[in-house]
Amino acid sequence: MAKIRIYELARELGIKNNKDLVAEVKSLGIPIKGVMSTLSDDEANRVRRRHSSGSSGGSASGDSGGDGGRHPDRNAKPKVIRRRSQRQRPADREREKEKEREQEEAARVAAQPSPAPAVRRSEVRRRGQSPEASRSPERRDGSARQPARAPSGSGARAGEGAQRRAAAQASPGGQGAEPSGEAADTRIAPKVGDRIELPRGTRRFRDGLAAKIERREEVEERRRQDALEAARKAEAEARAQAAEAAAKKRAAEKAAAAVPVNPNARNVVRNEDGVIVAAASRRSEPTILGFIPLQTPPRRREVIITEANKGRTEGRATARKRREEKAQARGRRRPSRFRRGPSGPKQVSTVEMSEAKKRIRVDEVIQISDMAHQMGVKAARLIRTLWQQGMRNVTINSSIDVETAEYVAAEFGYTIENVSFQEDEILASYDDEGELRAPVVTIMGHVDHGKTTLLDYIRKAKVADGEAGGITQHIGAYRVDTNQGPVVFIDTPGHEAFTAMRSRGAAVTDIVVLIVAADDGVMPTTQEAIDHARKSDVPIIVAVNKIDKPEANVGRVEQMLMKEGLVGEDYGGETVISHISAKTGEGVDELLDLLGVQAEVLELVAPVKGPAAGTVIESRVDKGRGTVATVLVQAGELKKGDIVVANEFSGKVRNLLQPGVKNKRLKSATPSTPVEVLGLDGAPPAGMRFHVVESERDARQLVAHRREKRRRKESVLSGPSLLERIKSKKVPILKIVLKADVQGSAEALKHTLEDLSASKVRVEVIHAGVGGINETDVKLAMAAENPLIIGFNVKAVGKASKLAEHEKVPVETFSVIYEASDRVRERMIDLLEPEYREVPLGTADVRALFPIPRLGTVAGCRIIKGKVTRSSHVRVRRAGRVIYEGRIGSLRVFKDDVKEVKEGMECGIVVEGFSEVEPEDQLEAFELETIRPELE
Ligand SMILES: Nc1nc2c(ncn2[C@@H]2O[C@H](COP(=O)(O)OP(=O)(O)OP(=O)(O)O)[C@@H](O)[C@H]2O)c(=O)[nH]1
Repeated sequence: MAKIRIYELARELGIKNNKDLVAEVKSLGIPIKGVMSTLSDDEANRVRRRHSSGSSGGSASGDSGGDGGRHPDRNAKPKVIRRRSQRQRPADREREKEKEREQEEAARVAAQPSPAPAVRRSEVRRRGQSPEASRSPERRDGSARQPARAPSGSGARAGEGAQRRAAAQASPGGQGAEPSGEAADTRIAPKVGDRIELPRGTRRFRDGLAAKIERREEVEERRRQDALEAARKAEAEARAQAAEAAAKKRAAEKAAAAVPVNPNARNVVRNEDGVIVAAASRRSEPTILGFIPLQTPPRRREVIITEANKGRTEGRATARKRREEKAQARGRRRPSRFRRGPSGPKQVSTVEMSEAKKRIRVDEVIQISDMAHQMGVKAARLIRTLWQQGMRNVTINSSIDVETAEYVAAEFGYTIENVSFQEDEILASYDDEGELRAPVVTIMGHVDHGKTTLLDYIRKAKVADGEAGGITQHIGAYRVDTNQGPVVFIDTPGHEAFTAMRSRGAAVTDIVVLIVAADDGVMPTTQEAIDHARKSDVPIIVAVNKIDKPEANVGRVEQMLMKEGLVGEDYGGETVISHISAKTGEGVDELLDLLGVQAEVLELVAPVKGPAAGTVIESRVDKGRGTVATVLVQAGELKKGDIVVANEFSGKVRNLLQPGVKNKRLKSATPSTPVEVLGLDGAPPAGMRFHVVESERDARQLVAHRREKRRRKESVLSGPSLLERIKSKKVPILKIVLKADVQGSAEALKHTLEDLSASKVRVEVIHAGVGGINETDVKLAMAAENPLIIGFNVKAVGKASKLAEHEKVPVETFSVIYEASDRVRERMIDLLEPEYREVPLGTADVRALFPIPRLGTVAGCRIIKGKVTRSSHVRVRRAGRVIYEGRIGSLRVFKDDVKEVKEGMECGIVVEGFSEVEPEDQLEAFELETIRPELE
């Protein structure tokens, strides 16, 4: 394409001032910078046409003569207005060019001798019209139109057919009617049924490009009307300025005439109603391949098949919708990029969850992960909450119990619903009211203050009452009659059993008898007993014992009691203090009467009807009779044949026996009655509650639930943290398997032994049971690192002894608790690392050095203090500072090896592994003595 510069064009057009042409070119929207800018052929032609049309009006800028025209003041020096050249966008330039072309077209049409009105393509395609009638005006005026572009493929063939038809229909005499420049642009509008190709980008129907074109047509129509109106006005107003007005009028008429020509005629396809059914961009030439008649909707009677959608009768949106529906039907949600919301953070609902939904059901325990899931929070947050409470060993898989879960849930605004098995549904409930019952008394006090003697006295005097041989060696509880009514004594090892029961929540005791020896006074265990009683909120009756002894000092004891807050009535206080002699029985009856009175004051009542419930005082396995559980009935009536559940054991009551009286069977037992129960399938620990249930099925259910609960609790994290456990592994642990004759003793001894745990060694009773030491016990102990089997009032049975001997598992038996605890303490010390103590022997001064082959450097020394032995340890000190510590390698006097050199003598000493000894060094000899380590 040839290009021409502005100044060349100015010369061609005869414009003297190149800048005038620059301004004129710019006014046409052609982006140029100056006179050296180049114009394309097309642009140059536009300028030429513009210039020639301007010249016809007699106002060309190149016209040197004449005053009027466009530049009436052309001789005046133009005012220089510098503006930043606005950079036109290509689209704008394209529009401008198009507009220019339209105007040129309008001008050309206006210049035709007999201008025909523009015929819309829709008119051409109107149904029922003959091809001749639908032919375009160009056809009538003889212009033979050719498709601008050759279609390809089938479309090309179709296009050729259309061309041939168009050529056949073209008038032979029509040629040359149009300017040669337009010849290449000749085309014929397709009719219905014609196959033309719509290139890619062609849009259909009213929306999109078609709608734009229609809107543009409307705007242009309005503009045309406005221009005509302006022209009329201008004509009326500017009659006086005839020349200028005439020019304006012509220009306006030209512009008005230029608008109605449908510039987009070749870009749109209309149906017979004149509605645009397809459109292509201005640069595209639509080629319709065919039409498909549609039933509905009426406005869209045809679908144009183009290359782009050939073979399809649905739009992209419809196809997408159909695909999505299919995907949904298959259960998969196909994500639609078209339906996505605006980009940015996801919309989160902030609707508060209802309180009813903020409840988590927990069956005994719940896993952290499960709880977090139900609460909709990250497990890490729950773990952090637990860590803050010191539970450092919690992980996502850990389980926590209901209480812990309640705490955690509360932190997040949730509540816990305990949905675990409720024992209350099986166990009977009792009224608070009932009939008066006997008080239950526990005797507590310091060692050797006379507890056993008092109980023995009461038992012999009141229970056995002549039934010789009928008294068992050890009875858990017994009932005595006093002048004030019956009193039940719990005969156990004092406060240990009391503590054990209280720790299990068993409030068995109504009154505590605190026994204090009159010749000894208040001792540490006495104080401990007072604390226990106070914590249990149980009234205390003090029995000052051993008043028969000459050294008894009751007044001193009472003063000591006052310091503990127990002020006797004689001193204005409220504490009942009795003076007794358990040995002689003096004052014991009065004590019993006082207990009766105290019970009256307490108004102790219990329900006597309904299934029985109470507390296990102790249990043992009896040869021939099986498990014997001494229980205290506290509510209801216990009968033979009842189904009893105690802890994880159950059974049908085979027999009820009166404690302390051999084979004395009872038919039933009412509240505050101690009774031995036969029939349980295991020995329940002391302090456990027992209940009578309706059926064996209930019993099984209850026991199963309790066992499961225990197992779960064992798996639930509690107690010391993992770190503490790791640390504790460094401390040796003495692991004890404990067997006793009765459950109470086993419990008491277990607590006593475990209390011996010290910082250096710990004691752990890994099993405490009732009965002889059997093979199972030995095997259990064998698994431990530092085992010890203790039998309390029991011996090894069967092959247990041989097995223990073979496996080197120590077995020790005792009948006194403190002997057992002393022995265990020794065993604990045995586990400690040995300790050493330094014993100084003497000091030697180094006087000279003698290098001797085979021996190395021998230090010639003089013993200045004590002695030095061959087996001594030695410390080398130089100028007061220790520089080496080792052993003596050689000790000689002259050439003889000696065992010992005493003070004042001279000798040769070789320090083992050290040859840097120097004169004036001091050698300190000492021995290491092994000492037994201490627990604390
Ligand atoms: N003279 C005299 N001696 C008594 C009296 N009561 C107990 N004793 C003696 O005190 C010693 C200890 O009595 P226990 O009944 O075994 O004392 P305890 O409190 O049961 O001792 P532990 O069971 O070890 O706690 C025995 O030798 C009794 O004979 C008493 O009233 N007068």
